[in-house]
Amino acid sequence: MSKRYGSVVALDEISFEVGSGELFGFVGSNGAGKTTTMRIALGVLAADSGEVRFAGEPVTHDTRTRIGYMPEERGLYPKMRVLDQLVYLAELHGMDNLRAHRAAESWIARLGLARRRQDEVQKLSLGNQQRVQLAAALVHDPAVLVLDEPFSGLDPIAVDVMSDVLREKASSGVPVVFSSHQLDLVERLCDRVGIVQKGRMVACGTVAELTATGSHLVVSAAAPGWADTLAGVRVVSDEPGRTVLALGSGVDDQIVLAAALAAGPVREFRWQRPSLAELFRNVVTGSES
Ligand SMILES: Nc1ncnc2c1ncn2[C@@H]1O[C@H](COP(=O)(O)OP(=O)(O)OP(=O)(O)O)[C@@H](O)[C@H]1O
Repeated sequence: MSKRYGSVVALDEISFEVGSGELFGFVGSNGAGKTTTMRIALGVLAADSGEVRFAGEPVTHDTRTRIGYMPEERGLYPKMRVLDQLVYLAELHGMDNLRAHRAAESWIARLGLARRRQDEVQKLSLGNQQRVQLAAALVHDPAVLVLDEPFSGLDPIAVDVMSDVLREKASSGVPVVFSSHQLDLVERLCDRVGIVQKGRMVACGTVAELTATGSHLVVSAAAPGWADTLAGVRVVSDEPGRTVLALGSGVDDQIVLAAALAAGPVREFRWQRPSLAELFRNVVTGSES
């Protein structure tokens, strides 16, 4: 899909897929285009070109009612009570009153809101409002979940509750897409990750796939400088007793090990993958240059 706001290119032929039962982390710098993508998926905004498909078919009004959405700007009625609000939203999505009540009560219990069910939403703490917002996205038993920064502002317990619910929904076969700036969390939670930069998908895959290249060799060995003259090897950092190396393609790590042993005893020799946060910095900096 592509989308402009006047002269601002928000999406530049972005394309990605999320499979059934997949938890997909959508990450990118501020202004990269995540919210715009999600709004288009929900039909709140129209793309200039391209389309969103669900199960191979272009998304229609009917299929949109089967998406559970947590908008970035949140979307609750501040003066409505928690239970009434969830029942109302479930009914809007086509549930009868009895089913709507059951679903609302069940999510209220599951998300730890039982003592707040008769409170007006505006009287809840921000974190609890967010739990209600999650309940609102889930109450109609959606076939797809699209959540814009669901973890922002949550305390660690609420983060665990949110993570468990998202994992549970994914394992029941629902495709789950969420955006987040908390990359450690995305790394822990997601089956696949997409990194968007300036409206383009610049990297997409499992965390293992994305971090496979860019791995470093960590060697705890004797004298500093022992690796300086090795062919095809770049010294990333060299602290006393711990050297981090980047190996060029085709360089045999056993030759590096032999060189380290020749310089003295080796206590540690291992490959270390970059974290998602490191990868993100590399990808984003790389795509800017
Ligand atoms: N209504 C709008 N009018 C004009 N420009 C907009 C509008 N909404 C978004 N943009 C611009 O489109 C680009 C993409 O914004 P978008 O909100 O999709 O990014 P994002 O990845 O969700 O950012 P963040 O992480 O900060 O929420 C940005 O340059 C933004 O300034």
